[in-house]
Amino acid sequence: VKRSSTLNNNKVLGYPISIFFIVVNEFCERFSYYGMRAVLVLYFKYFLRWDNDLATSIYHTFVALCYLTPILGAIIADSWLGKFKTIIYLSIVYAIGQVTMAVSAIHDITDKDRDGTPDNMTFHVAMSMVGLFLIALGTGGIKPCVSAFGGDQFSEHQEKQRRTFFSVFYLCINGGSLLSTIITPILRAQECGIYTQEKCYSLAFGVPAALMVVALVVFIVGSGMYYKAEPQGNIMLDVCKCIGFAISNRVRHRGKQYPKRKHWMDWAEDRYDKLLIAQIKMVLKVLFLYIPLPMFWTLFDQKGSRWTLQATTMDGNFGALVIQPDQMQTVNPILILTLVPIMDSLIYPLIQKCVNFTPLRRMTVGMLMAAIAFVCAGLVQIEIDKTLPTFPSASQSQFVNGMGMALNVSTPGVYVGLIDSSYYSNYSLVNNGKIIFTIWSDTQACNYSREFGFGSSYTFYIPGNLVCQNDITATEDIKPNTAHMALQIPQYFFITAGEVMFSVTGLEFSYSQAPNNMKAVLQAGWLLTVAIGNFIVLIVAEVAKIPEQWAEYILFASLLIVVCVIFSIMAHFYTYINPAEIEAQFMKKGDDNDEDDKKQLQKGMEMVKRNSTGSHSYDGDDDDDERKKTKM
Ligand SMILES: N[C@@H](Cc1ccccc1)C(=O)N[C@@H](Cc1ccccc1)C(=O)O
Repeated sequence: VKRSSTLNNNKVLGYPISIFFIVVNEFCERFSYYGMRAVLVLYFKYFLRWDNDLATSIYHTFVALCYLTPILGAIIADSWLGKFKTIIYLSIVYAIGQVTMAVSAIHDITDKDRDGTPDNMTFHVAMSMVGLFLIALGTGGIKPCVSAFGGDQFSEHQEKQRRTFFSVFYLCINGGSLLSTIITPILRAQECGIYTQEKCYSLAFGVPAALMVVALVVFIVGSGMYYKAEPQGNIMLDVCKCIGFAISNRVRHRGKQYPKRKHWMDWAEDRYDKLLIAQIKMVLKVLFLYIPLPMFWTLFDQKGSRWTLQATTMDGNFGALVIQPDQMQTVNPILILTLVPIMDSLIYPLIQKCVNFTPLRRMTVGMLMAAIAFVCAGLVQIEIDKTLPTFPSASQSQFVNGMGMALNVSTPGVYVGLIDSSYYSNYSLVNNGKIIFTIWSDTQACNYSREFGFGSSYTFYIPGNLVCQNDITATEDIKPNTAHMALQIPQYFFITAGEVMFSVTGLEFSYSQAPNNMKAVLQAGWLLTVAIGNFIVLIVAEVAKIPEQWAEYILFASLLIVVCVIFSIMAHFYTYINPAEIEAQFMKKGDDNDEDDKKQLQKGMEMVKRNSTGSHSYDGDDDDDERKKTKM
């Protein structure tokens, strides 16, 4: 009752005003996270001068850490500080981490000889590792708290509004990430510096840092309007002790003389509160259902790795727009922003008219969509393989110097080098499009221009009597990529449709099925499935070692289909519950006899089973909410 009275004072169109601050906070935080992540690998490679392998491993370790730390955040929130304070404190840690990253990328700090390169790389590496650790702690720590805190702002009978909130929340995540993945690469490409002008990683990290400070300020401004649930003690410890006792008690009473109990957790009844046991049963039911879920993320997260590499072997020329391989990822948030409203307002209601499209069914279809996306990726790969030579994979060129003197060749940003007489240069990597090379010797200089296609490779012969443009002959070693990047759009469409059905629904499902004091813990459990999914990518890629990329895509699709069948069977036996209703029944009845408790539990489960069919929807009317609450 305290909770709904808090909310009643601050509502617009049936929605608590407080959620405005929460979604703006999420927008800024995701801008900060995805913006920083977008340029991270390039920072490792070009600023810290790491090789590709080291850069990739540190990048994935960082991402995995970001999804492991939610457990820590959830424990701190649920058992100690509460969600509000946890978000504030960990956001401060997060902002400090982002600022540390921005400072670590200022090359002038250690550039004593002012040649544009840092002189004490250890300093920059150490600072960026500290920064990344703080960011992982902050972003992961607040992640389960912010979504659960948003859900807390709704009363039990505002299920419809809460579902809309989770959709809007997801839109804000993608709005923020879309903007930042476009903006930070542009910032990185700028040049800045005090002594020398270099690529501006400090600005590319500085803007996300500023956005994280904005996120924190916005969240604090909303402070007076939030419903802040009190932490309820060290619930994780209680849960572990209770489960431990149930198991040991069961083992101690193995003989036939001991009557069986309905559920193995009921063996904890001798020492523990029935409410706690009921809550643990709810959480375990959901956690059990989570077991197959990492496989979805295994496929989903390959957008950033395998699919981007696939795009490097394709043609990104869209007429007026030339798309770089790593920019294809922005298709995901763009599609999310389009698909979420269409799904919510059109597709789901239409499907609901024909079949009862429960959350778990949506998630199952989401998994199938991801599998279809990988079949599409496999087909695209077969198409690419038909046209793709084995070497090289990017636009490259070399020059052969036929002149009687040494020559220099360069183009803005790329110095091909000094080529001795009758000798050849190494291959150099250039951007696609029209490239103008300047060729000069001690006595003459001239320009030579040529169009480069994605993935093409050329050798240029510089004759003895160089007058330039018309004298140089070129041989095309490798033809430009012919498979167009637009071919990737179907796979992006299916994976994103899968994400909407799986991830948006799963986020809301995890919230709705968790008891009040364990909501953040279940959100953290949900994010743990993402971390495990990322580890599976590494394991499968390492163990399977499939030489053909298309076959690897089909293998992943097949694995997900198998997992999807298992999940649909598990989902079939899942009974939707309303934790608040079950908890309320326990609290009302106090220590009534066992049979009564079980009846109440059954009643709560049946009520929610009816509600989850969609035949009944909450109207979100406050007075009605109040009446229902008071009755309880
Ligand atoms: N669609 C993603 C955001 C994204 C943006 C640009 C490139 C890739 C991804 C999204 O909505 N992410 C959510 C949910 C999520 C998804 C995967 C793993 C964990 C969480 C987010 O909260 O970041």
